[in-house]
Amino acid sequence: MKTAAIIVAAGSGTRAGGSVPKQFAPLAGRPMLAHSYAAMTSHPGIDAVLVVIGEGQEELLRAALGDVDFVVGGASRRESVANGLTALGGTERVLIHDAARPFLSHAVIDRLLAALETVSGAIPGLPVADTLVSASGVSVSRDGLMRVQTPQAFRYAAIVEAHAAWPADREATDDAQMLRALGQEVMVVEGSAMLEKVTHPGDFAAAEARFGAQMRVRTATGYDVHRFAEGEELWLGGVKIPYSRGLSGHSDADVALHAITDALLGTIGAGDIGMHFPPSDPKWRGAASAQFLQHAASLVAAEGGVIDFVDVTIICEAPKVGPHRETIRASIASILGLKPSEVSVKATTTERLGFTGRGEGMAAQAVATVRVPVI
Ligand SMILES: Nc1ccn([C@@H]2O[C@H](COP(=O)(O)OP(=O)(O)OP(=O)(O)O)[C@@H](O)[C@H]2O)c(=O)n1
Ligand SMILES: C[C@](O)(CO)[C@H](O)COP(=O)(O)O
Repeated sequence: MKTAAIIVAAGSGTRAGGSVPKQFAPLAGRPMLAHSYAAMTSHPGIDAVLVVIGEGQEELLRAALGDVDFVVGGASRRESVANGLTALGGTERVLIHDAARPFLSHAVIDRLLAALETVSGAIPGLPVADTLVSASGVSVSRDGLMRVQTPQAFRYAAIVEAHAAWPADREATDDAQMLRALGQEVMVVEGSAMLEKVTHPGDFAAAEARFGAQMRVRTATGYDVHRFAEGEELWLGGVKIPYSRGLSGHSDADVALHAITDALLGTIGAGDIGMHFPPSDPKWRGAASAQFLQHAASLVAAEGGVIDFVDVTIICEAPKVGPHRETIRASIASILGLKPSEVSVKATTTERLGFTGRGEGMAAQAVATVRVPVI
């Protein structure tokens, strides 16, 4: 069954304040919106993801996610969702999610999609733990009350009908209530404390703390070797190094980037560079290795991971790496979207021992440290 996701990110974040609307503000190492976008795009059951942004937020979106599918929303959340539903054109199931709820797990998505097997609408909810009282001081029973979260999952045709039937002059605080207004059942599945909405300035610190608690550090190594050859260019860390010889290989033979690529792939158990870019495939002949590294980084991001640090040691007798160290460091940082201080480049000789000592080739070894969510 075809399933799409809409992430509504068209709000102005007035209550949260800040220099940019909260969904574009940094949270746990990247823009808030990027977290739920990665969770949606990496879920095997979701075929398409559409982001709804506010007018004039195109640049913020591009900076946060690059070129992704989007549509402009409306003055209220309800109108933004309606614009998203219209832009989708058609699908069988749709998940509607607030960008302001960043830490979405695949487990919640799985529960929602399973519920849609039997009902037209499903929402995540958590029981109310606090005592409730009205503004005038009247106690309200919390029995049977739930705090409702997003994503909210629907049969597409049903939620489109519900939006169309809802009076234009009335606001709805979520989409499920519109489906209930048509007399349809909405199932509540178990929500997640990680899905709390970021609404006020203090919520950012609380969200950072929750994120820290759900992330696990993973470290992995990578190693690569290439042979020196006459008439080849020498590429190290995405930088062309002036030298009498270069490294030979199927791609540009950038031994440093290959080692880092393998280290990153290792952090998520995604095999090695040869598996993703086989030397037998002519399309990688002479390819710039930056694209291999970017691919590995995008796989880490798709798992909701954050790259914390990358360290590479280049092993050769010559040329001297020291004069190029900072350029190489800046280049690797730029390929990975990191700060130069999050990248380390070192070099060593092997005291004229072995193949590197004899100047037959160059080696590189790398260590990558990432944080990935436990989902
Ligand atoms: N016109 C709107 C208003 C809200 N939203 C989105 O709906 C979600 C929930 O809304 P809320 O947390 O209230 O966000 P804001 O409206 O931005 O916050 P505020 O009310 O403080 O301005 C957010 O992801 C927000 O971007 C939207 O897409 N279009
Ligand atoms: C949709 C929602 O997140 C469900 O709890 C919530 O109602 C959004 O409310 P807001 O006032 O638009 O933040």
